[in-house]
Amino acid sequence: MPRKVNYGIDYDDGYDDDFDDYDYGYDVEENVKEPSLQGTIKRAVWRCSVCTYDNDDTMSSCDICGILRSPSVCNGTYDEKRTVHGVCKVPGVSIMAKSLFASRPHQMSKKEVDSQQQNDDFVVKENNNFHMLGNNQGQFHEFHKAYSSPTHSRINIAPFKFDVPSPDDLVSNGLHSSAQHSKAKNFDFKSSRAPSSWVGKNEAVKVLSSAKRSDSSHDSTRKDKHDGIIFSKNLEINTSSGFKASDKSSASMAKGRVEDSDGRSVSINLCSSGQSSSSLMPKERTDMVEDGSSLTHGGEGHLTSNLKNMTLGAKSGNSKDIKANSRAQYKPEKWMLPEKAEGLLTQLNLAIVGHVDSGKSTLSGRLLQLLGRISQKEMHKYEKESKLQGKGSFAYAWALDESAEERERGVTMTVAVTYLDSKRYHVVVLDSPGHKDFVPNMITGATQADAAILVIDASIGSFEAGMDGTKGQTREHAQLIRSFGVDQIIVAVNKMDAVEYSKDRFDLIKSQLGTFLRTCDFKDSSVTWIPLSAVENQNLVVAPSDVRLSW
Ligand SMILES: Nc1nc2c(ncn2[C@@H]2O[C@H](COP(=O)(O)OP(=O)(O)OP(=O)(O)O)[C@@H](O)[C@H]2O)c(=O)[nH]1
Repeated sequence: MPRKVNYGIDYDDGYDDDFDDYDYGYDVEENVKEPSLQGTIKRAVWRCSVCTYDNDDTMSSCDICGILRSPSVCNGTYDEKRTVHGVCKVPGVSIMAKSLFASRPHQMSKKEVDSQQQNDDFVVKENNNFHMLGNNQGQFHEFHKAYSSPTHSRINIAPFKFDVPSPDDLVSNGLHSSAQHSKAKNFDFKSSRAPSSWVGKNEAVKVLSSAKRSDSSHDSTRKDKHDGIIFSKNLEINTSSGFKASDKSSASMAKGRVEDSDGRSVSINLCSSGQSSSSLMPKERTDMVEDGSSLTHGGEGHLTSNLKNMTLGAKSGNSKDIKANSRAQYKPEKWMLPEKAEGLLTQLNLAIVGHVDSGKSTLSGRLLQLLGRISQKEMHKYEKESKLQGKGSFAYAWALDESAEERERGVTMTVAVTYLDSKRYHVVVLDSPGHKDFVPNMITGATQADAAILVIDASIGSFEAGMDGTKGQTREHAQLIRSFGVDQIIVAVNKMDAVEYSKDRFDLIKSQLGTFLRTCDFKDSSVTWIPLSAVENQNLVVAPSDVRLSW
């Protein structure tokens, strides 16, 4: 892995003058000549938990990826500090890393977690009007479970600022102080990017604005056979196999800087702890949701309903069903509220993967909007700006694809991270790039995934392209996800509107892809199939309104 000797804090060097110091060999410590400045004194170092780079002890952030060094963390050796009984003891402090690991319950007592839930920035703000959004009718209320706090009902998302403690910092530090309490009432839904090397240190995190409405107009009372929804199948995650490749992949990613077509360096980094979040969770917390929605299509249903049934846990992790509950108006309900008694949040990393342009970002953005995570104002902004750039169809994707380059190219380049705190789960959504050039970045998310949504473009020719043996990322992503231990996936057959919601088309896709997934060692019972249209909002949060999808 790349090593470099550092001499002090250098926040804005932008790497240009750094790589000269690299030694890509593995015998650095033996062979690298310390600059005269160092003399013969062996300098103390701390290892970045994301890129594994050994930084000088004086560095407050990783000189490679810009990840902040937690003051409470890095005063010892990497191995000493990062794990406890194989569990990530100290989270990395990058936005990405913190997103993924900072609030893991094992890092704090139940009481602390419970307090955190009530105080941190990710809880719903009291007196908010989230319940007025009217979009929470659908089965994605399981997602809603992931959003609510006891006495708060409104989402209030403030822009991330680097000159104030980030929500991640608050989380990573455990309990919030009382002084932070008022601020902590805001429920922040964040969409962040993996570290600064991709987007610049000051662009690493982007915060989605609060949602004030959702455009879900479906009647929540409509509960037909689609009520099962995507997430309604019980999904269990075999944590024992979940992240076998994490360390390896992380290590490789640490040195994996790829260049896009414009020659832009794209780093690949994420937590190198190699720990599955699920593996970090107590077994007793492996059950995710409580009630169950019926499934249709033989394991198919709405996109939203299955998340609730995803379970983190050990091999024998409990899986409880979740009750689908459609409501015309959103109101946090008892089942949505954090369980004070238990007080533990289990993290569920959910990767959104699939062939390029299959609609991953659009689907993610649409869901965010439906769930009230994107305000009407923000959505209008996206629509307006995307239209101005002649990319109106990417309006929802812009919620995730936030960099100018991504928007200009209409391609996700990095893993966009959003996360939601639910009653029991800290759901981290990893919107992965689908373009083949960014597979390494996709791997970044895949290594951390506990479960995945494999998005398929149902359009004629597009599905086939994704299944192409050499060029198709559908196959590649499925294999990668599985190889990283994910054994439960939701197949979101998107763009059904483009094929007139043809059941025949869906069945064809299900048949062909299903056969392939079996070769990847996915069990049929662990795969949920959902026909949907992200753009037309069919079968996402509520039952489809289009009669053509009534089958
Ligand atoms: N007709 C139709 N088009 C869709 C649907 N979902 C997404 N699209 C379009 O598909 C295009 C690609 O959408 P994205 O969300 O950027 O796809 P992606 O998979 O995130 O793309 P990458 O991350 O770059 O691989 C956009 O023009 C979307 O408007 C859908 O349900 N129906």
